[in-house]
Amino acid sequence: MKPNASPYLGFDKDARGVKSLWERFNAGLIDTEERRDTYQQLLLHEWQRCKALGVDVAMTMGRRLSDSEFRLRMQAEQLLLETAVPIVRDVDRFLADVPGIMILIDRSGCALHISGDPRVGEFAASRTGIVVGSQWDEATAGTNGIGTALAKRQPVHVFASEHFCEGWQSWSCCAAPIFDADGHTVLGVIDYTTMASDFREQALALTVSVANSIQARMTMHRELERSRLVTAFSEAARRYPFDDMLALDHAGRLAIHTPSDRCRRIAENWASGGFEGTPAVRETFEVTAPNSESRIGTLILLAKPASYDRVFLPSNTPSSLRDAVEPVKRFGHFLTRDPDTRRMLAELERVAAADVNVLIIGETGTGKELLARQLHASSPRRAEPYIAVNCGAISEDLMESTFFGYVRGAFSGADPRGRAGYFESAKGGTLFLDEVGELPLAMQAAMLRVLEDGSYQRVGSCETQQARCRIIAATHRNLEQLVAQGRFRQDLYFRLKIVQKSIKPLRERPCDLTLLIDQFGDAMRQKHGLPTVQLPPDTRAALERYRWPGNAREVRNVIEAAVLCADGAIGLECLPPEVTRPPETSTEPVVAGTAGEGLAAVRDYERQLILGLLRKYRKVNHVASALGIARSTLYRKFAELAIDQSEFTQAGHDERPIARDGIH
Ligand SMILES: Nc1ncnc2c1ncn2[C@@H]1O[C@H](COP(=O)(O)OP(=O)(O)OP(=O)(O)O)[C@@H](O)[C@H]1O
Repeated sequence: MKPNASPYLGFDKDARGVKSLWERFNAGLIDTEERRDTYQQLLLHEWQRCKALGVDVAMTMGRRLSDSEFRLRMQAEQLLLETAVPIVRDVDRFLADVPGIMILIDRSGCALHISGDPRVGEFAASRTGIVVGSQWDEATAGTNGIGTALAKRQPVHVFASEHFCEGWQSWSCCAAPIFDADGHTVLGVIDYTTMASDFREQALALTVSVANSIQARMTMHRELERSRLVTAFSEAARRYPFDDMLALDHAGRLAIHTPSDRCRRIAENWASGGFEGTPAVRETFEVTAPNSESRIGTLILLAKPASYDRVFLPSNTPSSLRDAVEPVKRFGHFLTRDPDTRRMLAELERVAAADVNVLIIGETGTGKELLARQLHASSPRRAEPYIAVNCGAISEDLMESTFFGYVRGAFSGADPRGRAGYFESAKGGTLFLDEVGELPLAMQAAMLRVLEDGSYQRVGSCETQQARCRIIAATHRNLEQLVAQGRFRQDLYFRLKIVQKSIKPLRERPCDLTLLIDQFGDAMRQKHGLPTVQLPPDTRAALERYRWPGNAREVRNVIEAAVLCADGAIGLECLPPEVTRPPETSTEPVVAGTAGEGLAAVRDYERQLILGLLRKYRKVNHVASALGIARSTLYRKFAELAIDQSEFTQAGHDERPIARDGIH
């Protein structure tokens, strides 16, 4: 491997070194202290991911779809086949003497068409099961040209022992993704496979060039499709002259709409996903290509705009346009409509059962702990303890004893009976290390030892204990940057991120905002036993316009306070000033706010909310019950937010703060 070359694209592959790395990886002999170059780290990361996905390293034959499944794939990908196969055949004529095969794969990783040298084709089919209808995505077949190009969305060259499964290691696979006209959506992959000994340096360039040609021709087809969609839309508009109608293209993007105010508003908000109410769908029509089943798009006829004032009532919700194009995905209590986040949840669902460490990255309030809990609840350890620890909240002196426990007499001031640490308490279950980026370096070294072989000692004892818990870690920090600055151990980082997932902040998935507003509105209404609370359009619009630096947690807090303040309907006065401030005068940064800014905004809002309730009720008990929290928690909030409650409460009432020890 050339220094600094991209590990996916290089040709000088260190085949022998990789084979030895692969063997040590599979024998569980990888030494985390060993220095490795980026290429080796990347391969290890790839293989760890495949292991976490449960891919069988000893697999020798590709998985084949049933005939009916394959028929459905072929039907769905007719346009891709019609476009790509003639191009592939053209290229084939120039490769007559080259011992290799060219494979066209769909977006799911299924081989649709294979051409090239028939001897290589037969050999590949009998030795590895590379036949039409076989499945090569990474979750099925591990690191391989096709699956890795799909997963990485870039051209790749996977050579010999770089393959995760030993069965594919005599082969060399160059593959390039085919993108749709939007330059983003992956439609499929072109792969050129040879025996490793027959590999030619031009193979990767060849796949990129074939993929580009297919892409260019697909773009022309899309133009044609668009004009067919416009024709279908005009015909439907003649049949329904008094109705509002939208046309979505094959990928669910809004392509055309009736020139009414309502449709214009929907179109303006379509890209950002912020709707003023959710228009109800009356009917949908599929538009297909002539003489084929290939779907060009969908026409959506909207119901008459009778009443769009949404209420916080989940029942009787009409089938919504949104649901038609962006279904809601749930992972426990975590909800999303965002396509990337839906994909992430589906991956987490699969990873939940595998006993591997998971690292969750995301700004404050994005739902990291919610996902960690659900990973535990979906794992075979669900009946065992789940222990969540905020690493940033433990003082450095007490770190070791808190995590590993101590024996009696270990240090002055300790519990005379000794105490179990978090690793012991989480035995058999899951230990959630929240804010793992805050661990001091000394503790990182101790933590690494436990993650490597499970062994640790209680403070003051020489007896070795075995940790038997799964680790899920989370942080809002950029750990790679901390590693580069020497503030976080790289070996620990690699141990933690066997599977790593990032949660997008709410501002990058605006379609989730409406969902969360309704979800929290309903939950808070039920929590406080309130009847229906209406959300007028101007209040909803203000909520949807705001950038939410504190993410889902901030939405929940604002909605809770608003539901409590509402008198039948949530007026704008029930929202905090920064939410109702017009966007042009907003002090909120337009792009990403940092987690620190987010926290400051949340704290500021919490302070305003508590002050408002103190003014209203003048009794700590009442404020605590209005917020649905314990009195002790409220006293802690007073201290944290520098609120002097005595200014508001009358003397003589039972408003004495409870002893500090009682605060939790
Ligand atoms: N997608 C979601 N769907 C429903 N509720 C959510 C979602 N995301 C977050 N929440 C809710 O938002 C609140 C904050 O979530 P959580 O505590 O998991 O965030 P976090 O990222 O762990 O925050 P921190 O970094 O501050 O620890 C919780 O009440 C959680 O239930």
